[in-house]
Amino acid sequence: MLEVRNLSKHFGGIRAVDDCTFTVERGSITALIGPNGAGKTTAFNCISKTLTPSGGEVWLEGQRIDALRPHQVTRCGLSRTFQITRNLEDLTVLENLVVQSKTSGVKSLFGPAISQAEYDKAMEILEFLGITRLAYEETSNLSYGQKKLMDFGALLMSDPKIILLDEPAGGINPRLLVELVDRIRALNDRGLTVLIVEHNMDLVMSLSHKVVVMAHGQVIAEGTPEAVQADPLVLEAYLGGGATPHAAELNAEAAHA
Ligand SMILES: Nc1ncnc2c1ncn2[C@@H]1O[C@H](COP(=O)(O)OP(=O)(O)OP(=O)(O)O)[C@@H](O)[C@H]1O
Repeated sequence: MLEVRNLSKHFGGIRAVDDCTFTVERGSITALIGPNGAGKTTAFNCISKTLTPSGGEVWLEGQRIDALRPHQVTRCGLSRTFQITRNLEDLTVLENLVVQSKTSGVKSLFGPAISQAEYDKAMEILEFLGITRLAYEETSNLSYGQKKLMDFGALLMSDPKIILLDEPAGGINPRLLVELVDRIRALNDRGLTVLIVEHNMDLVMSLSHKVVVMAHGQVIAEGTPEAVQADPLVLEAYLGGGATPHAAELNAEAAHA
């Protein structure tokens, strides 16, 4: 569904992403992992066109998207979240969902405040996320985790075919995390394709069908969670080699990196 071909992004002499090639199969949950500074977020930014790649191609369902503008990429069916929540603190949760979908190019910024269709859709998404009670809450009153859930909801307003989640588990409490994971699985069951960058290895290994591992800007391994955990190159990248492979160790290392 998503094909990343020989993608590169250089910042001066730094090859943040260096000739990366990988695919995300339709209907899958694919995780992009790697130690700090591996180039995961830069790759995400290039795929969603938040950054312009230095080279390579990105294809979505047979259409080349790396020359498009970010809102055009969204229109093609690819939406993403960011590590740091991006919302308007003075607006309510409901308003944020609608405004964020407008600014992502789904609708004109100059239309009526909130149409009935937008209201219905936003409420449906909030219900799906289990946060209908927060619809009229000012965003500034939300916890960090609730803001992340709201961002997740905003992402769904554009009816994406594939979503890119940048560290969804980061900074949210375990109870909300369970809910978030449950919602990601439910969306995937409905056919939504998911690409996720995440440091929580237990989450990655339990949620993903496929894992792509980056280090130093390059893809060093790709396969099932089990295969990747047993790959010596992956252990080398995380641990400097020589340790027994399992998620808890990768997780502890990622937390300390
Ligand atoms: N705007 C930038 N200017 C210069 N260097 C950058 C820029 N953005 C990222 N880098 C560098 O590119 C490399 C890859 O960074 P990136 O944030 O993509 O890694 P990451 O795998 O997402 O790391 P983390 O897990 O810590 O978020 C790092 O060396 C980083 O310092």
